[in-house]
Order: sequence, then structure tokens, then C-alpha cells
Amino acid sequence: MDESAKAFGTSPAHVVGEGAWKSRFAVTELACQSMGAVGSAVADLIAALNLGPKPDVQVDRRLASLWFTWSIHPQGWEVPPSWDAIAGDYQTRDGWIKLHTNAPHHRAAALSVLECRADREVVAQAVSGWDANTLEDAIVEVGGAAAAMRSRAGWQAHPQGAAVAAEPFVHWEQHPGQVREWQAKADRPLAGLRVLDLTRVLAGPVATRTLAGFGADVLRVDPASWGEPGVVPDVTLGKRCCHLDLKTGSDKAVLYELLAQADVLVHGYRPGALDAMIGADRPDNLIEVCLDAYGWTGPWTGRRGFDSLVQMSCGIAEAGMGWSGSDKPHPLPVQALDHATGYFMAAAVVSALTRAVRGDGIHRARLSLARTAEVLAKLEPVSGPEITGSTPADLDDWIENSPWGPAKRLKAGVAVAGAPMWWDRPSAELGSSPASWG
Ligand SMILES: CC(C)(COP(=O)(O)OP(=O)(O)OC[C@H]1O[C@@H](n2cnc3c(N)ncnc32)[C@H](O)[C@@H]1OP(=O)(O)O)[C@@H](O)C(=O)NCCC(=O)NCCSC(=O)C(=O)O
Repeated sequence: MDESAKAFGTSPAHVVGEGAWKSRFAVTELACQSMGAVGSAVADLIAALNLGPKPDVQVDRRLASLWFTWSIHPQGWEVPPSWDAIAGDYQTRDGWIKLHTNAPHHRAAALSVLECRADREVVAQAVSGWDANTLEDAIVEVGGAAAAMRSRAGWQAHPQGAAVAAEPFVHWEQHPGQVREWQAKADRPLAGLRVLDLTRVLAGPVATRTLAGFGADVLRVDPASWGEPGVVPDVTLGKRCCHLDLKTGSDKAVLYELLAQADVLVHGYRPGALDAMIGADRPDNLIEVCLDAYGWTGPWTGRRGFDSLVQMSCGIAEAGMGWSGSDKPHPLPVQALDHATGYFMAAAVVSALTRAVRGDGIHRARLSLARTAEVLAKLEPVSGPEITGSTPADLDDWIENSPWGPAKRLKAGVAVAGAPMWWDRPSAELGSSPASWG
């Protein structure tokens, strides 16, 4: 039985089709396992709610793999680039480091340590005078986001690598409580379920986009200062998005109102960051699922992180370098840790709903990108025709009227018989809806 089926108490989904991302790691298998986990959890929920017999679940290898890239296909316009001009890999005196500078405060932190301006060549020159681990520590110390390239063996011997490997795949906590009834139907099992979404970039937003695909009412909250134009068109599909500044009393009061009426809270702040803003108390009925980058135990819990940084830390980029014969870090072909963690989080939400419906209390779950990397490292790649990208045959006929222009989407990668994934609304600009339940 796969690790996620064990964690969510589901049976593995039926996988059809062919194709695989070309990689040293089993990226396509991870796509199938994580999307299959959501489908299987939804099937269990339909049965637990007595909406019908447990439906069959099928994952398409090719489409699941493609959902690990961009699902949106703009018709006549372009999504802006998602990477900042100085983000990326740089050679240090003794190896490699990746700087993650997409957020302005992370970029300012890196530049303050390097004492240079935001120009790629100037940054490369400055980085070349540092040892990778020393520079990583210095940038992390001032609130930035960077990762030195480590080998797999180096990570396994590192206190953080050892801590993450020893963690459960999903940290579950059980609390007394019951979920409010929502308007579940056999063909729309999450209809009326209120999901408050405090996630950013890819991993968390993939989780809530998936819940919206089964009918959940998702409301995303961001501060007005936060922007991610390169990913918002892809990940806000099916959601409403509002602005709240959780550092002001009046907006905090609005958030408490929203939370009091919510069924599910999904977030991706560093451990303790959300509690520091809104306190640690949660309504008794609330299912809470969150992620962090480096895991929930060990010296690096609380470290800022993104998929591409975790790939550097945990040995994926280094192993890819040897496998591909490249002279620089060689990451996965897609941001697989983000996407897989997002689908696993969605599976955790649905699995928690099933447990609540069965009278087993309220379950809360914590996952991490680094622990997902351990799942990936154990999977065996299956060969098949190489997947290189989508073709028109992979796209749905539906035309999404996004705020940026018309777009098509990939066909769904997972099919729950009788409960197809589809989205009630197009993608949305951050802050474009009122901060209230619809
Ligand atoms: C994504 C991050 C790197 C972002 O880094 P930071 O913004 O520097 O860190 P924090 O989590 O501490 O963010 C909280 C900061 O934002 C402020 N903050 C956040 N939301 C609000 C609202 N709504 N209102 C007011 N202030 C806010 C908060 O007070 C903190 O500010 P201060 O108090 O002033 O600090 C980190 O949150 C993180 O590591 N998260 C866990 C992993 C994760 O989700 N990674 C991204 C997705 S995965 C991925 O790789 C990907 O998608 O790509």
C-alpha cells in the first residue's frame, strides 16, 4: 500500500494511460499517487455520507503529470513570468546555492547580505566569494530564502534531514467536535463547504483549488501588499479572493467572523506565524490543514522555504545533476513537491471530513514539502513515452473568462465516477471579492 493511502485510510486509485516525465525521480508516480489520494478520499466521503455506493476512481498518468505544471492555457494573452530576475542558482566558492527572491522582502534580505545591487552578474560575483553554507545561514538569519545544494547522503546525515525522515508523513491531531452540515450531493460532494484559504504561491493554493473542483466555497485571504502575478491565474481557479490586513484590529475581527462560519482552514505560514497574528484558538468544528517547507521537528522547522529550495537542500538537485550529466544543479522537471503536497493536503481535508462524518471528531493535519520529498525518493520511476508538455487534445472545451482574458484548462487528471471535477467560477485577482461568505 502506498504511503498516502495509509495516511488517509483510503485504497489506492486505479491508474490508466501512459507517459512519464523524464527524471531521475518518480515524478509521474508522485502525481498519480497524490491526485489519486484526493479521488479516493472523495469516494470514501461519498460513501460515508450515504450519497451512493463508493464510486470508482481513476487517475490518468498523462493528465496527472501535466497538472504538475500549468493548468491554464491563455487564449491570446500571457501569464507574466513567475521568477524574479535575480532568482536562481549561483556558484559559491565551494558549491552551489539557490536564491529565492520572488517576494520583495526576500530579495531585499539576500541583497543586504551580499551588499550588491539587483543585477545577475553582480550577484554572481558577490556570491562567488562565499561558502554555500555560510551564505545560506546569513540570508536565512535576516529573513531571506536561500538553500545550499546538498547531496542526498549529506541531507540524510544533516540534523534536519534526519528529523524529517523520522516524521510521520502526515501529523494528525484529533479534537472533540463535529462538522456543520454542508450541502453535499453525490455529484458535488463538497458543495457549500466553507474553506478559508490563507495559502500562497503553489502548494497550499493547489490544495484549495482542488477542493473548489469538488464544489467547496473557497475564500482566499491575502494582505494587500502581497502579489504573485505569475501564479495567480493558475491557482485561483474556482475561488473568491479578498484582502485583509491581519495586523490591524478591524481586519482581524473580520477574519474571526469568517473563521466562526468556516468549516475548513488551510494555511501555509511558517509554524507559529499565523498563531502570532490571530492567536492559537480555533472554533471546535474547524478542520485545519497546513504545510510548512522543512518539516515540523528539527532545527530548521520554521525556516522559510519553497519547493525549489527544498529540492536543493534534500539532494534532489544534486542527484539530478549526476543523472543528467549537467554541470549545474538539475531540479525536477516540474515543481513536484509543491503540487504533490497540495493534493495530499486536499486529501487530508476530505479524509478529515469523512472521519468527522463517522463521528470520529475533528482531525487537523500538518504536512511539509521536505516530507513529501521523502515520499518521492522512495518511489520507483516507471518508464513510458516521455511527456514534454500538453497538446490541444489535453485541454477541456470549456472557455474560462478570466479577468486577464479567455483561457482553457487541462482536462481533469483524476475522475471520481459521478462526481467530476469542475469549477463554478474562473480564476480571480487577489483582493477582488468582499471578505464575506457568498
Ligand atoms: C511562503 C513563505 C516563504 C513566505 O515567507 P514570509 O512572508 O517571509 O514568512 P511568514 O510565513 O512568516 O509570513 C508571514 C509574514 O507575512 C505577514 N502576513 C501574511 N499574511 C498577512 C495578512 N493577511 N495580513 C498581514 N500580514 C500578513 C505576516 O505577519 C509575516 O510578516 P512579518 O511578521 O513582518 O514577518 C513562508 O510563509 C513559508 O516558508 N511558508 C511555508 C511553506 C510554504 O507555504 N511555501 C510557499 C509555498 S510552497 C512553494 O514552494 C511554492 O509554492 O513555490
